[in-house]
Amino acid sequence: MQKDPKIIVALDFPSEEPALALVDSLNPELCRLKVGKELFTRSGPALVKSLQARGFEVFLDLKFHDIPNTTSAAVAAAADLGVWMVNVHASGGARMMEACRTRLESFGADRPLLIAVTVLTSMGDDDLRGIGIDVSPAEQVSRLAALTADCGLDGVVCSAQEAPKLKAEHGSGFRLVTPGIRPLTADKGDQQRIMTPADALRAGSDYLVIGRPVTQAADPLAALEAIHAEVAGL
Ligand SMILES: O=C(O)c1cc(=O)[nH]c(=O)n1[C@@H]1O[C@H](COP(=O)(O)O)[C@@H](O)[C@H]1O
Repeated sequence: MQKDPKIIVALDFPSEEPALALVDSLNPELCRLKVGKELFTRSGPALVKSLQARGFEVFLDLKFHDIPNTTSAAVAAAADLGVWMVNVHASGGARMMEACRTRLESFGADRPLLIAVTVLTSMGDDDLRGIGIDVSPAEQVSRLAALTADCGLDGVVCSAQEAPKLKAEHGSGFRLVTPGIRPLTADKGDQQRIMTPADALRAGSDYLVIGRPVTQAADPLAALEAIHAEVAGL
């Protein structure tokens, strides 16, 4: 396997059958896979094991957000599954994030990367105002990223638009995982804060989360290879 593929394909499928049909057309040297709420709720740990058995590393994207005791137990369950990355919502607060980080220490060097979601890439100014947050998405992302870094987590999920500022503030070791990636020819869909794959990496993204531009493509492997070629060498 290539040491550190930058592309994470989001397996947003309703069940195991179409997910595995797509996965069997992909190449683990070019990407990792993200399992989110819909697929995990249907197919659970067995599906994660099937993906790992096919040579793919898995980002378990369940965006945990609960009291510290519950959330830290959930990330430990993810670590038991042997996933590469797991995430929580930064808005769960410092005590929650610290409890998760501490709990994962017992898994040693093989522990999953622990990443916090800042402001969802589907949200803009109006959405934030609607939940009582009167600063821009970029300001709220900075604030939550600083809290995440203070808690010793490995990085954040953010939009690539915020990446230059966060890299400057937190350095290269703080991973930036960026959804809302759209090749120039792809539909924006429900995403608001978007960027092309190459621009996102130039902006400082470490990992590109890409769903529909690959999974809904007529030829998913060709779409993945085209994105891989676009970002090769960046
Ligand atoms: O945590 C995530 O992965 C995530 C955070 C975020 O702010 N925005 C976001 O789109 N995502 C996920 O990234 C994927 C994006 O998929 P596409 O919009 O189809 O490329 C989906 O699986 C989302 O759940």
